Order: sequence, then C-alpha cells, then structure tokens
Amino acid sequence: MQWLKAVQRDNWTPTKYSFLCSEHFTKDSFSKRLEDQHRLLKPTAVPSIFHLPEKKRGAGSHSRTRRRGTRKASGGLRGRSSETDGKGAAGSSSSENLTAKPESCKPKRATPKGETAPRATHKAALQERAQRSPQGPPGDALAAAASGSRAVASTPAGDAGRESGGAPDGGLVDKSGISKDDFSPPGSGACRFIGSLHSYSFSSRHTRERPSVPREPVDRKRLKRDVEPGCSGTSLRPDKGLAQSPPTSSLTATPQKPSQSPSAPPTDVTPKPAAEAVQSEHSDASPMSINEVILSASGACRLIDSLHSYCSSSRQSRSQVCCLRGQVEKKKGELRSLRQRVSRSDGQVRKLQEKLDELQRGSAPRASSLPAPSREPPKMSPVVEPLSWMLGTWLSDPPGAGTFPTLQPFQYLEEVHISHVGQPVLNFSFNAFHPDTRKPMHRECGFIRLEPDTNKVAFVSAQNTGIVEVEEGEVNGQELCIASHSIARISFAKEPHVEQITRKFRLNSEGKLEQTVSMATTTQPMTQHLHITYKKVTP
Ligand code: HEM
Repeated sequence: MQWLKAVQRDNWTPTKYSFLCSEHFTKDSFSKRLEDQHRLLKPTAVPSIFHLPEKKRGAGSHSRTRRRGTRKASGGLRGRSSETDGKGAAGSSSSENLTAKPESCKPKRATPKGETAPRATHKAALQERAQRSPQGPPGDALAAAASGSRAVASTPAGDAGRESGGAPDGGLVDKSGISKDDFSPPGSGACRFIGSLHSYSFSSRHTRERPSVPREPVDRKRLKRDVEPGCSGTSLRPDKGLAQSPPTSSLTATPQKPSQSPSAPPTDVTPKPAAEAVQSEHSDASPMSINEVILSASGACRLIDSLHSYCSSSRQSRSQVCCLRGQVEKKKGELRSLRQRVSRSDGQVRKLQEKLDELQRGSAPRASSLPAPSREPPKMSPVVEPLSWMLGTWLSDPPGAGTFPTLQPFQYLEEVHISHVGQPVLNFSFNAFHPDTRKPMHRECGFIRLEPDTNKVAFVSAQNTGIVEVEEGEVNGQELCIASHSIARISFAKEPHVEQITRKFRLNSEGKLEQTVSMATTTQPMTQHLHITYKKVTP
C-alpha cells in the first residue's frame, strides 16, 4: 500500500509480475547479501525517488507530474508534445510515459544494446501508434518495464550516449542500463569473472533479441504504413495477439489477463503490443517476448548468483583453511618452544644427577676401605650349624594361606632369604606379596642367633607394621619352634595389637621349608594366622 501511495498512479493495480525500477529507492533501501555482496532490496523499503535528476530525466524523459498530466491529456497532444521537445520518443505517449520511467532509470533487464539510428524512426511509429491510442489504460509496472525496454529501443541515437553515461551514483552503466556495481560483488577475481557472466547473460539475451534490429527499419516502415490515420489498432498487426488487444492499448502496454497457466508467463503477462512488437521483429528468428527475456534473465541471474554463492563459500573455506594453517603454525611454534624447554630441563636434570652421584661418592666409604671381596663364600660359623637347613632363598609354593577369626581367609606369596656372612648369626628377610597384584604386603627382617653349644635360639625381627619382637625357642633336628619373648610397637600401631606369637619352621620330607605362625591379639586368643610352604630356589 505504501508503494502504491508512493507511485501515485491512477487506477493502477500491480500484479505479481509488476516491477518498479530500483532507482526509485534511496540507497539505504538496499542491503548487501553477506555471502557475495549482491544488492538486495530491504523488505521494508518504500520507493521515494520520483523526481529524478534533471540530467537523467532529460527533455525526452518525464516527471511524474508530467506523466499524470499527459495521461489526462489527449493521446494526440501527448504524441505531439514529445514531437515538440525533439528529444526522442520517451514521454511522447502514454505508453512512453510509462516506458520512459524505466528508461530514465536505465532499465537493467531488457534494454537491447547497440540500437541507435533505427530508434528514431521506430519511435516515430510508436508515436503514431500512441496518437492512435489516446486512451492509455493504467500502466502496469511490468508493462512499464517491458515497454521500457522497447522505449529504450526506440530512444533516438542521442539517447544512446546518455544511456552509456554515468549512473546516478557515478557507477558505470552499459547500454543495457546494467550498472557494473549491480553484479560485481567485491572480492576475488572469481567474483569478477562470475560478475562478467551476468554481462554475458544480458548481452546474450540482447543478442537473441537483436537479430531483429537490422530488420527493424523494414518493420518500422511496415508499421508506419500500417498505422496510417484511420487504421485501427487491429489493423496494425493482423496476427491474433494483436487482434485481441484493444486498439487503445497498442502502446500503453496493458497487461493481459492470463489466458494460460501461470507457468507460461510470457503469454500470460506480456504486454501484448510490446511482446508482439518483439515477435514481429523475430518472426523468423526464435521469437522471444519481453517476458521471456526477463524470465530467462532472472533464471540466468539466479544461476550466476548461485555461482557467486559457491565462489563466496569457497572463498570462506579458503580463508578457513588459511586461518587453520595459521593456527597450526602457531601451535608448531609453541611445540618447538616447549621442546626447547624440555631439553633445557633434561640438561638440568642430568647436571643435578651428576652432582648427586658425586656427592654420594664423596660420602660413601672408600672402596679401598672395604674388605677385599672374596671369591669364596664366607665360611659358616659352627655356632649356626644346627640351623644350616634354613639357609637359602625360598619361594612360596604353593601360595601361603592366611587365616584369623577376625579375617577373611586370604592367600599370599612370599620370598624368603636366609643367609650368613661368617658370623655366628643368620640373617633373614621375609617379603610377602599379594598373589594377584604382586603388591608388597607384610615384610620383616632380622637375625637368628644360637646360644653357643646349646640348641637355644633367639629370633629377632622388625616388621613393617611397626612391631619389633624377640622370640625364643629350640632347634631340634630340622625343626625350630619359637614363641614371643617380648613385643614392642610404635605408638600409633594399628589395633588390635598382637600380644603373643608362636612360630614353627621345619624342613619337610620333600626338602621344602614350612612356616606356621599363630598369634593372640587383644581381642582373640592364640589362633593360627599363617601357614606356608617354600621351595628352595638357590642353595
Ligand atoms: C608374625 C608376623 C605377623 C603378625 C604378628 C601379624 C599380625 C597381625 C594382626 C595383629 C592382625 C590384625 C588382626 C585383626 O584385625 O584382628 C593382622 C592382620 C592381617 N595380617 Fe598379619 N601378621 C603377621 C604376618 C602376616 C603375614 C606374613 C601376612 C601375609 C600377607 C599377614 C597378613 C595379614 C592380613 C592380610 C591381615 C588383615 C588385614 C590387616 O589388618 O592389615 N600377616 N596381622
């Protein structure tokens, strides 16, 4: 409704094929499509420019006031008034009033290129037709656009120069009225190339339209002949289409009621006279109506625009790749500096290790002060001879069994070392491990002494649980039975505390060492806690 108000045409109802020239809109009515900077009309835009600059309007153009005025005036007068200005056909008739508008705005879709001299004579014919059709029906915008293209076609040679002149915004406009800016989104060469496809698209359309041009004078002559005063519009062209068009609308481009399905827009919407004018010129060269031109133009434009989108998206992909490359380079740099730091740290660690080794060497007793290593094992003291059956390294076989009233039965592995260094004492260590995880469990180590010339044995042990204990007993043959003599523990030893311990070692008939441990705790009486059999692995 705002558009209708702005256009101020009497009795004009736009159809879905109606167009309004972009130059009726202020610059801020347009936005640029993000992907390819293609110019788009904002949905809220309302046309506001109708008094075009004097330069564009020119004497052969029109203002709205004039158009409205001329519409009210008789067709003949209008035709003559354009004659008097001597500048061209635009504005010389009601149809040209309509067509002059897009012309002055440099229509971008349907203006053929390169039409010069023939226009003047063709214009004359049109003027005559206009005079013969004084009752120009309300102009349709499409009619305006379509007949606009014809109006440009009928523009005198002098107008051609004006057409190829500067666009209102200073941009280059070719003869077809296409501003370079219209299809040249800023960007890559690819965009420029795709933009040139638009030009190609248009010029090829015009080329299709142009075969008629050389013939135009002939047609024009025929037109002129046909439009002798007194001839009706129907006599202008004997063909069916023209015969159906009202005589008064021969130049006013009355939109025809669709007679076919909307899928056949050329016949539906083509302003008959304009279309027929084209067709008459194309009778033997693939006739193409203005609407066909426009529709094929929009199809081609859409295709080319889709190329722009592709181009734009590939540009985006390229820029993303560039961005990612930059990030990769940055990360590589970070990695390099981290590697340098690691290697510096490695160097420092090495230096510290060397320093530590040096210090340890300095604090350790001199090798020369140790007794010379003997190739022979130390001679066993006869004092410990009664316990010699215990010497060796033993491994649990099978795993030991743990029990206690307060505990779930459990298994364990154990390694036992019992040795001497020539002293009248045996050294021992018991190291238990979890049978599955092999994690260290109970550990104890100590000494076993024999009272010389007796079978009395003292067993001294320190355990990882914080207990130290002395057990004493007797060795009889290959069996040693001992019981706790004293038990001490750390102040924070876990409860319940063990209060009594008894052990029995024996070498069984299979040559295996067996150990059985029983204990009494603060909560439980003397009960067996462990039983295990070891197999000797070293002598
Ligand atoms: C003579 C040596 C040992 C003494 C005096 C001793 C003493 C104890 C005591 C007092 C308890 C606590 C019982 C309770 O909570 O009521 C205990 C628990 C236990 N002992 Fe022994 N134990 C000895 C050797 C071993 C050995 C060689 C193993 C082998 C792995 C072992 C495995 C365990 C286990 C698994 C428990 C239960 C969990 C725990 O309380 O840590 N013990 N032992």
